[in-house]
Amino acid sequence: MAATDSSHAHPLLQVSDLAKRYGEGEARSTVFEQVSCEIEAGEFVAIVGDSGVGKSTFLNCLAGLDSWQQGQVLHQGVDLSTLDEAQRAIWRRAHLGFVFQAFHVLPHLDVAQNVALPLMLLGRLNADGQQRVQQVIDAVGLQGLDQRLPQQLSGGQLQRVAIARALVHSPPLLLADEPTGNLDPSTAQQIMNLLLQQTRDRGTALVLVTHSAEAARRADRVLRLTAGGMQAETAAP
Ligand SMILES: Nc1ncnc2c1ncn2[C@@H]1O[C@H](COP(=O)(O)OP(=O)(O)OP(=O)(O)O)[C@@H](O)[C@H]1O
Repeated sequence: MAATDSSHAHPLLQVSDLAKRYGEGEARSTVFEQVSCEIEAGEFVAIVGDSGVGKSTFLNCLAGLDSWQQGQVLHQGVDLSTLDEAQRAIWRRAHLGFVFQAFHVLPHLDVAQNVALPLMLLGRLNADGQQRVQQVIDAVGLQGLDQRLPQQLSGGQLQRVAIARALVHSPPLLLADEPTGNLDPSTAQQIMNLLLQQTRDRGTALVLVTHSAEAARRADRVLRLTAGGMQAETAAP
């Protein structure tokens, strides 16, 4: 019976034969090609690879923030290349959370306003939405700091704001690009713990780009991006 249930017909994310190139003719350079992978709902997958191999570019392709020259990115069966710019923006709002190394918290909005932003853009900032904002702020350990401006927060606190904002609308997928790269080792560990706990609690799939072997070790699977494709990394002995 389960095989006929359409909600299980597609993986959460399916990437087939993706290629990213810059330039034309003689000047053409390939960042990566023949990249394929699947991510299931609720999975935590770490993506590792040499510096400059295109990990951030790949993550941006998954979010439909960057374009590609060949292949497909399907989210629950929806082919991102069939959506125009405006449709992608609307799709992104509903289906994704994104956390960056440089936090990307809006400087003129306070903590609660930053966290509320996705719900506001989705037209869901009603009484339930406001309550949800408060719950998420508490869940990431920022209780009492709702009205602080970003300039009054530490790096670790700023990343907590970014995580709360990425999860407030309960997206099925969270993309994180080196989210602990700007933090000291002890804060980085706290933020990784928080990211994992919050995504696991909600059944959110997490795709994490990282240079940290320690962070990658905690993933369900580790994938290595190379210029010629994506390979499953086997666990160290
Ligand atoms: N406009 C462009 N023209 C040509 N090449 C470009 C352009 N923009 C980016 N690149 C190249 O794309 C590659 C991928 O960059 P990206 O930042 O995605 O790599 P990364 O694996 O995330 O690197 P890091 O681990 O150092 O953050 C780089 O080698 C970069 O030089």
